[in-house]
Amino acid sequence: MNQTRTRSFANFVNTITKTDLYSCLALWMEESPLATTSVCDFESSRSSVTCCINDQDVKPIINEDDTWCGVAQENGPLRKKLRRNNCTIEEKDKSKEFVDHTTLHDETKSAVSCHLDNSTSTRRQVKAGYCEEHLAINCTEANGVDEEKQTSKSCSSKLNKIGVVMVDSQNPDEDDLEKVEKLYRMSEIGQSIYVPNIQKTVLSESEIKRSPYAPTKLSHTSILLTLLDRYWSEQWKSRIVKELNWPEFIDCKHQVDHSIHIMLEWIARVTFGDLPDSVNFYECGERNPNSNGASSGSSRDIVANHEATPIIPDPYNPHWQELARHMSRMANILAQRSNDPKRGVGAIILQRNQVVSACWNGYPPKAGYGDFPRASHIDGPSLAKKYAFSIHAEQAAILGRNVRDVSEDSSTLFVSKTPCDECVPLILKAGIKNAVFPRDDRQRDPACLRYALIQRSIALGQLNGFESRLSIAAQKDCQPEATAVLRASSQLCFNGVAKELATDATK
Ligand SMILES: O=c1ccn([C@H]2C[C@H](O)[C@@H](COP(=O)(O)O)O2)c(=O)[nH]1
Repeated sequence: MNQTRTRSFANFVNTITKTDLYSCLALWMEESPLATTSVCDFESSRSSVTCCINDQDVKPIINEDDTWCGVAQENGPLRKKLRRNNCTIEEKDKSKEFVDHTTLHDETKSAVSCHLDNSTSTRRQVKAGYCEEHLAINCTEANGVDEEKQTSKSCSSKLNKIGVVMVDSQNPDEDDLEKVEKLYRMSEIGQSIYVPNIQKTVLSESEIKRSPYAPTKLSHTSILLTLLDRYWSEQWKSRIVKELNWPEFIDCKHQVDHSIHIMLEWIARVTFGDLPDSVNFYECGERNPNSNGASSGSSRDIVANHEATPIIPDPYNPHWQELARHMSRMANILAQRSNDPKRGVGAIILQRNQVVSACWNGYPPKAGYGDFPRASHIDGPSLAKKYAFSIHAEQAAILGRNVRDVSEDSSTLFVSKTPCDECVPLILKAGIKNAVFPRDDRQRDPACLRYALIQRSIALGQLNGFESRLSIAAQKDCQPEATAVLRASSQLCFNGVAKELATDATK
């Protein structure tokens, strides 16, 4: 590719909007292995996944079973909307544990927790609070209990009601509280309907920031059909007008149809297309037996979805493999929002089965437009700015986490790129115990970032590391670049995985 072409990408690459990104994340969390079984079993749906989104505009968002927690002005719009929507508002005693989550600086605001009215819809509580507005998509109908107990994937909860719930960060200020109010005004409770609007250019340019493991032949078609079937069925379309009280849908059906297709295609590409099912996760490094650092992920028979039992990373546990694929794909989704036109990186911190942070690499909040050129590799002087001013995905995730302590045994960073030498000390300092990443052993320009520390930290037992790799059989479908990376990594990889891969290859 010639230089002019690359530079023009650097200048004009289109990025998914934040609202669309959140919509996609909301949907993606519905697919979470931590969410699916609980969704189908109403009684156990209280073990819902807790999620947050953290970035410059939106403060952490958390959903706890069917309870929403947040801060609302005494007679503010949120309270009114909650009342209008039959939510029972329960005042929380500020001195009690709730304050741990929600620090209240302003006496006119108080903590509330709201039980959604389940009598009208048993499905109104939702798992993932990512979306600012309603999505006009839904899953297959789940009217009766029997139907709800169908296979786990076919009865996901209704996405047309996506709750946005805020739990304050640990250093909130007035601005935060205002943002939360704003968020609520735009939320489900505001009764708005959001139609995603991912541009076709965003869809095609999603390729540019793809993971180095992306196979050339995209294998996302079947997942696209599955997503369409699950969230955008003919049956649901016929009910939209009534269920969403949206008469205008008739007139814009074609357009909405198109938008939803593009959104689902984008999700399918970025998730399954870039990280196919043939990717597995392998533990790296022999741990120093004398180390008293990171603990071993040895809880092999841990069952997913059990709220009280956090899943500890363990490559031998198929539930964890599934979870790791899910979270890594979610990191790929986040990476697409990066400011870096060539290298999107997404990072998630999961602790106790809860996403406590989710971010991407980019320029700092309040960066003046043009101060930080969206440089590409070949952009000469601006490249210096790219490295000097980018906040890495891991750094953003650590800074923006919504819990202070991320040092529990289950704390896991899922990142879509090998953590660099700038990030590793921060990961260690934050106390994160596990890191899951794709190995990337390409030779680099010495002026660029370095990637030596992660392996050292793993070898020293300071961190448990888990690398994602395509199976040998799947490598033949990879891009040449990715194949080279994989070959290199299988030669270099730790603790016998190379042998295992070599055995696979000879079969
Ligand atoms: O651990 C890391 C390493 C890098 N990043 C970000 C920072 C830059 O935007 C790009 C650099 O990647 P290149 O492959 O050198 O272009 O990736 C990160 O977020 N985390």
